[in-house]
Amino acid sequence: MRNISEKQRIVIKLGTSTLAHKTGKLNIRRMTNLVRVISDLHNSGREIIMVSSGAVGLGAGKLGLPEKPKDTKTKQAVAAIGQCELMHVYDDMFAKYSITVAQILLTKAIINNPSHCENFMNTVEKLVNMDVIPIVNENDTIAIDELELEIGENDSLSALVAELSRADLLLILSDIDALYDDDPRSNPDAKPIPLVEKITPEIEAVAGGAGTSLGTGGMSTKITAAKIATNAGIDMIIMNGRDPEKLYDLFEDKEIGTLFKAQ
Ligand SMILES: Nc1ncnc2c1ncn2[C@@H]1O[C@H](COP(=O)(O)OP(=O)(O)O)[C@@H](O)[C@H]1O
Ligand SMILES: N[C@@H](CCC(=O)OP(=O)(O)O)C(=O)O
Repeated sequence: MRNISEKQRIVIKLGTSTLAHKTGKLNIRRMTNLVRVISDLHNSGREIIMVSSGAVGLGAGKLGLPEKPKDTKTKQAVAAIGQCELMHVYDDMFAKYSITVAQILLTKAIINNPSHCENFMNTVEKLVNMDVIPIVNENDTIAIDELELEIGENDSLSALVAELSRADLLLILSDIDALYDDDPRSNPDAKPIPLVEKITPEIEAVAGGAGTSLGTGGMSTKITAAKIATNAGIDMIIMNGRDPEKLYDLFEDKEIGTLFKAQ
């Protein structure tokens, strides 16, 4: 029996493929449903911290670009446009439920600098105590393609945020139901793995790259995230963000997605 119902402070990570269509434009139905269910979880007394991707994807969608840009300067500019759009959407959608959101943009250098990192932790704590939902992303305009600054993908970032904010659970919403024993896009016989007690080399070996041109890290960065979270004593779930109602099932301890057990 799972004990997800007991989790109080939850970091929820949303990937680009969950919040946008392949065009890069907002998936309005999905986002409307997600914000409604997350608002309900928040109203039930849980502390929610979000890590949201989407700056580059939504920026590209807003500009009508056929795909995410590849060159650094365009990516940085597009991220600046998309981040603004992303927060506008969240601010607007959560306002319907009288919930205030706040934006925090991080880089690797901020996390690695003890005093900057403490500022981040204090701000998250204060916002959560104010009943506000912090929404974190990487500061792509500053960090993209900068070795010293860039984490590069939000799966690991969400695990670091979970660790720094002392979360009880990291919930990664993806475009796939679970970790499978092979990439289900290339192997239709792949089977879901409901529980990972320990991240072994065999588990690492089954995780492949991104499934769509919108996604960044694929399953391998989710395994990296799982290592960070579980080593910090935090359970992690990977589940599909396609059907937000399933979040209710998850918090009723039903077996949804893959649970990586805290070590
Ligand atoms: N073993 C695996 N189990 C599940 N998905 C896998 C696996 N290996 C690779 N993948 C791919 O990882 C993708 C999810 O990651 P990604 O494309 O980055 O999406 P998101 O941005 O929504 O997290 C899946 O759609 C799938 O194609
Ligand atoms: N920080 C980037 C997203 C990076 C990332 O990991 O993307 P995704 O695989 O969609 O979660 C952005 O906001 O576009």
